[in-house]
Amino acid sequence: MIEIKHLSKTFQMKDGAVNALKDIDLTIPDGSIYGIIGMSGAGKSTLVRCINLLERPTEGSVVIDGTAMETLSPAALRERRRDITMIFQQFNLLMQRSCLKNICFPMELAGVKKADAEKRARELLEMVGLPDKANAYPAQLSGGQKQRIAIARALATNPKVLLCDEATSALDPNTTHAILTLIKDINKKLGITVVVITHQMSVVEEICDSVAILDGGVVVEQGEVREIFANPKTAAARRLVAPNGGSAARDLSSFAPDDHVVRVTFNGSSAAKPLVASLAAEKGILVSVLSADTRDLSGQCYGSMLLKLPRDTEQAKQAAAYMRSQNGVTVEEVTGE
Ligand SMILES: Nc1ncnc2c1ncn2[C@@H]1O[C@H](COP(=O)(O)OP(=O)(O)OP(=O)(O)O)[C@@H](O)[C@H]1O
Repeated sequence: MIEIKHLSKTFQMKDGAVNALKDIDLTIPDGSIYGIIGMSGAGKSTLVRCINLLERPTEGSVVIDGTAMETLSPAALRERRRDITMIFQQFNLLMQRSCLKNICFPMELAGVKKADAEKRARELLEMVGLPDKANAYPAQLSGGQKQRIAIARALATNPKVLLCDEATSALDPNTTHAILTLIKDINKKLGITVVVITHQMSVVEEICDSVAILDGGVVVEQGEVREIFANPKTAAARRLVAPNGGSAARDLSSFAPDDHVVRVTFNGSSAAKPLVASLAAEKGILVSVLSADTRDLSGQCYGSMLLKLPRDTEQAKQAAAYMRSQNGVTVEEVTGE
């Protein structure tokens, strides 16, 4: 278990102090996939670097399996870091070494015999789906393949924790999906705790069990992904869950005063029953979708839509009543009435 206790990090700069992290309290359970999400500058990288003490906290403590990391001697810390490995957005592979030798590198540092290291490296190449790339060099690989090699290297020392710092941010959506699937498989198969640092809600959505939202160096919300999606309490969470939410509302002045425009919020309604289509099929009422920012999370729908209802008041009322009667749906009139 990783316990981050009252952790603060201040960088002293010539022109003043930067408070990158302020009084962070987080508990990351063993075997979980835990997301830490925030906008650029929120403090994500600083936090992840504090977890493995690449950065020393100014205050507070990082306790991993009962050991306060900041109390370890440099030698003990080096030893401990083999349990907490990391992958990065830019892969950080050694370009002059083959893939096999890249994966062997941390084992060399740990004093593992060459033959044993190579055997393990080949097993890891198999695990990440690149058994034929042992002798290839990083420059000969695609981004997704480079990240697979980086994952194999990170697993070489049998870590307990894998820290992923924007590990898929340089990859296209399909490759991102493939890498996230691999990380999820590794988490399941090996029971490794995974900490995912990202600015993309879609990444959290796809693999994380729990998430902490970081904003301005402070954890503003934390909990199960599903709960945060269902009920984002802070502006920072709402920005991440529905980045376009409300943007269409700013254009409302362009509608006629008798237009009926409603904001429909989905709070865990069934994604299997598309609302606009079922309104048309069951009631014969057609509405226009002005904007939509919804997500399907394990078959449940979250987010909001801006809908223009028919001009006919009776039909508009019927449409609103129909939508209100659905589970997990709230309807709010934004013009008309
Ligand atoms: N070594 C450093 N020296 C001074 N200030 C720093 C240092 N590292 C980070 N900061 C500052 O701390 C704050 C948080 O930065 P950090 O890189 O952790 O954010 P982030 O959420 O990872 O952002 P991004 O997604 O853009 O990488 C920023 O204001 C940044 O300028």
